[in-house]
Amino acid sequence: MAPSIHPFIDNGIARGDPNFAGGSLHCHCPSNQVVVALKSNVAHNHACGCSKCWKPSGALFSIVGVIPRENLSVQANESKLAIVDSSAVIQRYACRDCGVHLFGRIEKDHPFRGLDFVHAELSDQKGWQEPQFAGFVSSIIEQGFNPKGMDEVRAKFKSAGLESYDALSPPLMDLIATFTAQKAGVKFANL
Ligand SMILES: N[C@@H](CCC(=O)N[C@@H](CSCO)C(=O)NCC(=O)O)C(=O)O
Ligand SMILES: [Zn+2]
Ligand SMILES: [Zn+2]
Repeated sequence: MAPSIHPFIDNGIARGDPNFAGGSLHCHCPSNQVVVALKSNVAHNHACGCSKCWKPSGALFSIVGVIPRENLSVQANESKLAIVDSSAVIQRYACRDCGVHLFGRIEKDHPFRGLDFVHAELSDQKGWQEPQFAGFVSSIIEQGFNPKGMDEVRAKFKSAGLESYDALSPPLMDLIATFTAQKAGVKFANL
């Protein structure tokens, strides 16, 4: 059987609603769920194959997007949240009981500081931005995926209309590189 990329990609991607104004996320606990409110849609939503992003069970990829941190607030059971790896750039807050990551936050000086990473599939609402690309695709090999299956994985993304990259998309990589250059004192004309 073909590997599951992610349930939201395996059977065709549902388009989001450009006018969607946000909703709430909840963890997978049967009761006392952690609830997070998002006051806008997500942006730069993407499939991520890295080892750190939360994936639903059986999926090879996570789907993760960003939202301004001021648009995110924890509404219930915040005391169940704990940082998965405090040494990571993105501090991922997971539910201690079910393991789902409710949001990831960057505190250090970084081009994406101010944006929180979230999984819109934790919402019951429809309209969230659909995935725009697949990132960190080769990283699934680091987690044990047979490298011989990579052509099939990339072909699945292609047939779903998504480009595959082994880091983030070129515009996001350009943003990171611009930030790094500016930190080193480079001045760009007309930016
Ligand atoms: N091969 C590594 C890659 C991990 C990685 O760099 N992940 C990216 C993407 S996460 C969402 O797009 C990243 O920015 N990580 C920063 C962090 O996780 O703190 C692996 O698979 O582990
Ligand atoms: Zn939970
Ligand atoms: Zn990731």
